[in-house]
Amino acid sequence: MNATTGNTTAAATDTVAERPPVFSVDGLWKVFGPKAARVPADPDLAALSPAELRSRTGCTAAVADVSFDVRKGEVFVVMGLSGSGKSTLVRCLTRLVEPTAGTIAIDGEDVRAMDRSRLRALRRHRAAMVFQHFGLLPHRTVLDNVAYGLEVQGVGRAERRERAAAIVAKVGLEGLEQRRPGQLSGGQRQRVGLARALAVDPEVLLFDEPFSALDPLIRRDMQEEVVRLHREEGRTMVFITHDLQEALKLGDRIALMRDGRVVQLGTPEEIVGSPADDYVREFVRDVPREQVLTVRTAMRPAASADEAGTGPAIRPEATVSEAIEAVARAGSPARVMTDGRCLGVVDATDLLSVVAGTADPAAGSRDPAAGSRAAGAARVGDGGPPARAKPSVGEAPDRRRKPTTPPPATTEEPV
Ligand SMILES: Nc1ncnc2c1ncn2[C@@H]1O[C@H](COP(=O)(O)OP(=O)(O)OP(=O)(O)O)[C@@H](O)[C@H]1O
Repeated sequence: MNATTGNTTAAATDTVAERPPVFSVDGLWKVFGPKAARVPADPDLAALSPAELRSRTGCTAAVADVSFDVRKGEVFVVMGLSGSGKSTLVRCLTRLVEPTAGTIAIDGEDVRAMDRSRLRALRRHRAAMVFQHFGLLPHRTVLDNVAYGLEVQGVGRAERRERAAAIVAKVGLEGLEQRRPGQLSGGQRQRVGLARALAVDPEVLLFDEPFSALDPLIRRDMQEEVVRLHREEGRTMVFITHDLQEALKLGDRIALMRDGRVVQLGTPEEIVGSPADDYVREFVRDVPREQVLTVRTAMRPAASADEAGTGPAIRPEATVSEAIEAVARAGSPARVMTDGRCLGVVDATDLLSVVAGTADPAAGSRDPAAGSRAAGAARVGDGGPPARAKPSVGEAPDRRRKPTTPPPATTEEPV
């Protein structure tokens, strides 16, 4: 989870970044149409726009030269508008759609080389899919629907009912075990779908727009459920959505797709704070920056030992919005603290420059912890003072103050 939800710290995200990949995808293509394999093999065809490719070959490149890793324990969101290739990409991971070119590995094992029985095991035990349309068995009870995956695995009746009952309780469906899907609300049905995927204890959960048919309140409930499950279990998740808010809320990292290609891959903060191109910039234009960007973006060195030693303490992964509240309450700059160390300070003007979009997040933080982030991350500190806001036309003179000698260490717990 990201800083927006406050469930996992940025430090934890950095730990995730160091973990081995579960899925490794390299140069993946899925082309629909006649003689599809010639498209990735021919650089001229591979470089065509979707419209040109269609008119010249009759083919559609639903996934075009995509590479990424899904790391253990992360929520990896695949986001993009309708038709951008999200479903095709995620279905390729378990070969529900057969890729045209490229490599896919799960825990180092070549997925494209798997025979039918390895593939079946992959889909049943290792990477379970939660679908938008639930895929529930209408004549079975909730409990039996959840136990179904275990039945397919050959788990005995008593054990599967016991395990299914525990999962049903975990997703908040206690008391509804004997109902049939037709007697449930949409949100409850989606919980059954989720429980069924969880029951087989897969290494990765793949969600194909699971909540898009739900009304907004139930949808928020289900998002919270995913956040909770992830927090409690740390399970690796790949989550497809076309909803930017959902992506920002759930994703540790987001792959933003357009016309089959990944146009940017990064944390929510990187996508909102440092859009890779005009398309991404337009996509995130209306996002409230203060709820996504962290104080790392806004902080500057303390101007004096006094400034480094007083004022409210906040975590480096606190959002700008949280810092605004802390600064407003205290009436003084806040200190960005980690492990008793003051990394920098933020005052009202620093924070407002983020809200106004005049701060440059890519240039903002020199916190070394940010260095292990994904592509497009804030740059690693070089020990110098942060090059903070890019001055914009009419901006007030540079308010940066000279950094002090190392600030006094404190053992205070940041808020
Ligand atoms: N079986 C198919 N045959 C031909 N073209 C296909 C097929 N499946 C998908 N496509 C095309 O591939 C492209 C990507 O489709 P895909 O369903 O992966 O997109 P998506 O981002 O998941 O869209 P949505 O959000 O609407 O589900 C689209 O242009 C689609 O028309």
